[in-house]
Amino acid sequence: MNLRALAAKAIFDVLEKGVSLSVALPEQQKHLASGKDKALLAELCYGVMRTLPQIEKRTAECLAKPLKGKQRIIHQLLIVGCYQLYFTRIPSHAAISETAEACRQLKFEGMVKVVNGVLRNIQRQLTPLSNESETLSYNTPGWLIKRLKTAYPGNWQEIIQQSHERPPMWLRNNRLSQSRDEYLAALDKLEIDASAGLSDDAILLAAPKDVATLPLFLEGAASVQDGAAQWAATLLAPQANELILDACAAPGGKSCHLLELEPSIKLIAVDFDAKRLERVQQNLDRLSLKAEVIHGDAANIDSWWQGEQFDRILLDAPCSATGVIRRHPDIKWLRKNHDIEELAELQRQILDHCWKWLKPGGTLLYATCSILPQENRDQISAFLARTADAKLDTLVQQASSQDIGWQITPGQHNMDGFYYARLLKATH
Ligand SMILES: C[S@@+](CC[C@H](N)C(=O)[O-])C[C@H]1O[C@@H](n2cnc3c(N)ncnc32)[C@H](O)[C@@H]1O
Repeated sequence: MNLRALAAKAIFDVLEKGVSLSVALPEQQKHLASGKDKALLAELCYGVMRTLPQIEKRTAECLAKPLKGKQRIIHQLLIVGCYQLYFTRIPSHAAISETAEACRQLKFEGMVKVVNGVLRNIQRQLTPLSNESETLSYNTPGWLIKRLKTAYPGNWQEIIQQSHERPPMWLRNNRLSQSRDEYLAALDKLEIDASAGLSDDAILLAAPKDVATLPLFLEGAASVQDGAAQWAATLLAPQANELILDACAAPGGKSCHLLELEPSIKLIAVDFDAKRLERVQQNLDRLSLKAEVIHGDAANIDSWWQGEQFDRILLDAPCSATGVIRRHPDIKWLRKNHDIEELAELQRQILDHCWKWLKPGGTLLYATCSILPQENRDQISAFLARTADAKLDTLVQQASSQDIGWQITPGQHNMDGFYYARLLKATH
């Protein structure tokens, strides 16, 4: 099927059905044979998600009346067309004719003229895109702008701008296979430009690469993981032979890193989502690592665990993912304002319950890929206020010792937005 038609279908699934782009896109990529076409399809879908309000507004200006009901797919197709004209180097005649052909293939023969007409109109007048409201000028929903302004009065615009940059590709060197310096040397030999990141195993690639072209990737010499996410295992600091719970483990990136750091630990990797849990096992297998993988609820550990309390717990909590919008721009449209309070309540329940399962003297690392204080700083300060045997361990990475935890904002040291708080349980 025509690539623009596939793009319209993937975007339809995200915007009309609430499916995440990381699920909707591969479904459509299956229909394409070449890597180049798959990459173009991804570029169109990601680009539309980044710039949605502006291109929807521009398209609406050229349409006599909004497309509703069954015709919504043609609405999505038109915004794919508009995105090509404004943001890609695809020659406009090719963008228009391919998009019109997609309309035919989507079985809307009667609308080919409309698609042609709207896109020709846009092409004739590539007027500056509207910035008459904040949502339009920042291509971000108003509720999120409002929350960011409150949380980051001095740098909210920079955070939004960073959330629209194309993210770099990070690798995690598998220290059980070779040292980071050895892996950097192997990359250099293949003329792959890379540098060491701040945490011990992190490697930043100068440009994204197909993993199959990386040295011994398929054999487990390295994994793809953002630099910020790589701090989790380091900050939890697993020690020999400890019993450790990864309470929200899927797809397993941090579980694997914990085992690479300390292979003698007994790791229990749990997740609520059975489908995502399959990926934990796949990741463990690729790296030849062993963990007990359990399908269970981190807010009800008693129902699946009869063993002793844990020495350390990693709680990488379900969150708004507002720190990773640069990787998943569809988050801007899938998340709703009221989700934040609902997520904060879920995080509170999981945190309180996991705490009961931590040994006296144990360590719990709370992590999110959110940049909103309700899920991070406020969550942890409320926890500390209600939990007598909990103490916050100051992290050297924090900007100030007065901060509650370590908030990383998107783009800081090239990393995703992330939050960490290390909590210590009293020994009595
Ligand atoms: C941020 S992701 C975890 C990423 C993972 N730690 C990694 O590094 O690959 C959050 C996970 O929490 C899981 N989750 C949500 N609610 C849960 C619950 N009540 N119990 C266990 N897992 C839960 C989700 O299915 C999701 O996989």
